[in-house]
Amino acid sequence: MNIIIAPDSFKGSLTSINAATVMKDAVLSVFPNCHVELKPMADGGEGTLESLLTSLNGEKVTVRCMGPLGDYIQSSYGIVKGKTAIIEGANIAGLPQVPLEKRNPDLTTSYGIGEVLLDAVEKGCTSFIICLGGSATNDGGLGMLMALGLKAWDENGREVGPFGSDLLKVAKISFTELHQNLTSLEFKVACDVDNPLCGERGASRVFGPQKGATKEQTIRYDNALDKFGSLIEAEMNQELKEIPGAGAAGGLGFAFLALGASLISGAELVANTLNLEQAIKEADLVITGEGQSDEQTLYGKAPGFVADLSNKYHVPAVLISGSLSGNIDRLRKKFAGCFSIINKPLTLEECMDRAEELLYEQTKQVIHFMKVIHGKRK
Ligand SMILES: O=C(O)[C@H](O)CO
Repeated sequence: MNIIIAPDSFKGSLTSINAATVMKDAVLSVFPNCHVELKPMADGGEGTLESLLTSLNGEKVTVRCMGPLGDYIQSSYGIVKGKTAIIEGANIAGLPQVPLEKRNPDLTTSYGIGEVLLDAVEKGCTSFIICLGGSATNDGGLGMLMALGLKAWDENGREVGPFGSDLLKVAKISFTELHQNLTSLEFKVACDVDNPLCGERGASRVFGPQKGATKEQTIRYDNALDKFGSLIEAEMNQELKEIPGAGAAGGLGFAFLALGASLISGAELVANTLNLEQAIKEADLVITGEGQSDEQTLYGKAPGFVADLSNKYHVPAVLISGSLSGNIDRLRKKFAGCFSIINKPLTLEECMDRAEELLYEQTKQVIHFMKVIHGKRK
């Protein structure tokens, strides 16, 4: 039996490497002689920098930059072979940096991402892998673009700032003071989702609520992103809002398109660096998982991508996640089985504290069940 274990991180409790190791221990406790290969995944969101730096042998650089709430924080990015910078948005303006009670798209900014980018340019980097997902912002990349020199004004001609609340006021923009070197840089933007900028599947309506947006705010931000998007499209003389991934990280995908970036699937980028497809081709079973699975899992998140690859080679993929919600029937179309690690009523805090033990037990249960079925078939 050859088993590939390719989970994403269980955000806030286990990194993808931790989760994969726990799953492996559980598998080996049932099938001590099977061959298990670990492929810790990421999809552009939290953990992608770590995963890429490990597989590409890069160096970590610490940097001071503006955090999502406007105060200065210590963050980090990666440099590979002296010229490619890997910048993870979630590590600079991500949900982990904003406590639940402070989550509000009005109060957050992606400004720090632009500052980190400039730091890498100063250090001689000319190509960039930008990882998007797990952001705390819904500013359409206004903050990031402002750090690079974009200017924006409200309808009374007053210059606006870099926060979400400023995006709501933008009536005019100018790229004339944009940092000179930007045109010669190459950007690959790894997105965790393939959503467009606006509309039903857009950044604000789908991902706004996890950033603290009320229903009313999601509608206001959807309209504001549409307007901001049109201003940028007019400057660029290009249609960008509908491009898959434009809605990643509160519209940062779109802002990078305005800098001439190409958007790619974050899961695909990580999978390619890990040679995942080849490993899956030769596997009997694939196990994946993440902190919380719902329909967003199908929009390009790591477990959905792992399932697509497994289905391509008719290898069953099992999903074991912290929790399952939404339309689980849609998940079941991709996965041979979907399981939550929660085995009795527990608070979110208890689940996160006990994630390792719960993941071990549920993985063991699933594998044990498979062993019984396998034995009966023989
Ligand atoms: O950051 C976000 O908004 C989501 O993870 C989608 O990219």
